[in-house]
Amino acid sequence: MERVAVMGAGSWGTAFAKVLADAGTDVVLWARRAEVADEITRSRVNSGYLPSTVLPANLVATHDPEKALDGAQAVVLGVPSQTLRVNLAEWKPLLPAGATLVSLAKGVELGTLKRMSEVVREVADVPEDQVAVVSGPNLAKEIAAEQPTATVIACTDHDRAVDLQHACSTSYFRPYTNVDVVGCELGGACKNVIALACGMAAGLGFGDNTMASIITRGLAETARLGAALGADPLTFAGLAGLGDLVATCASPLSRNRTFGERLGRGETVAQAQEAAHGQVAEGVKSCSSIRELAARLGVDMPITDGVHRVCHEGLDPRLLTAALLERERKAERQ
Ligand SMILES: NC(=O)C1=CN([C@@H]2O[C@H](COP(=O)(O)OP(=O)(O)OC[C@H]3O[C@@H](n4cnc5c(N)ncnc54)[C@H](O)[C@@H]3O)[C@@H](O)[C@H]2O)C=CC1
Ligand SMILES: O=C(CO)COP(=O)(O)O
Repeated sequence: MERVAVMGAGSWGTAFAKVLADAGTDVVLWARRAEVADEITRSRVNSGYLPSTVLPANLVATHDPEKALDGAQAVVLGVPSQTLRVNLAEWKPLLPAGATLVSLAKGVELGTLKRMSEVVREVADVPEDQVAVVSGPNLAKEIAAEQPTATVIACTDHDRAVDLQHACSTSYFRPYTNVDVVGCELGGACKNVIALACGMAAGLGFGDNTMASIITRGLAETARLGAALGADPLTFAGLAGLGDLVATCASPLSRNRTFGERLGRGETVAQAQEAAHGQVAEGVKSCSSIRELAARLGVDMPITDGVHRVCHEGLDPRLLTAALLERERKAERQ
């Protein structure tokens, strides 16, 4: 794989484009705003998202999707979950035939309740094995600073996953392959919601026992949803499950955890949104779609339900604690 297009120059799109370029792959990074592409071209910096990172010379930025997509063997989609459908529909006529379509987004679409790979397949009208996802403990700022981490490239076509693995392996970024796309995607989408709950707990002043309990029970409800959708249960013990959950729930760099912390300290959703300066906290929307998906499948997801009620029904986070602890007593594995 010699040439890759990365569509979306936010935190993760830009950091992942740098990883590809550092691995020796030629990368064209598409930015929605012309001034972002111009700044990268002029100074090799994307100051709005990764101000301390100098981007490599084999990473070219453009505001023109045609230029970005021309001749790409893989098209990496680095836009938010809830805009992916609209963005991809615009790019569809320009997609090179046979290119691997790679989703970086971690969410479940509102309304359709579809995972990102399902949205990509539907909009681009490509077979399942042409779509891959990247998911793991991948806080963009740490990766941009070349701190070591691992990730998962999931695709039902193992050979495509291996091609992509080669295209993004560096001294600080170690991708593993996995054929369980459903499990990897659910791990990435659900951990954002659980990180909101951890943030709320931190904002309320609770300590590590509380965090560990939320993380563990959050993983349990994620795995229940995964089982209902046919995921491999072991995926949730891997990088795209536990790995990403721990990183996001623990890190002050996580937008979801930070958003939750603000709510726990008593800020409103609108105030927390304003403080995010336009960056996505995907769990705020995905808590509703995941909750609806779980209800449709008869899966119990009490933490996700509680996060939805805080974010969208005005529940005070303090009352969420009581609501979770006062639930009917049960066996741990049920
Ligand atoms: N930031 C991170 O550390 C990681 C993020 N992700 C996931 O990657 C996806 C993208 O996240 P980030 O890059 O962090 O978000 P971001 O908020 O930093 O950037 C989002 C990008 O999408 C663009 N965008 C926003 N609305 C748009 C629209 N309507 N149409 C087209 N483009 C639009 C923005 O201009 C920006 O370039 C999310 O699903 C996130 O969960 C996954 C792993 C790590
Ligand atoms: O997905 C991420 C880390 O793997 C980033 O998490 P946030 O979107 O909460 O910043």
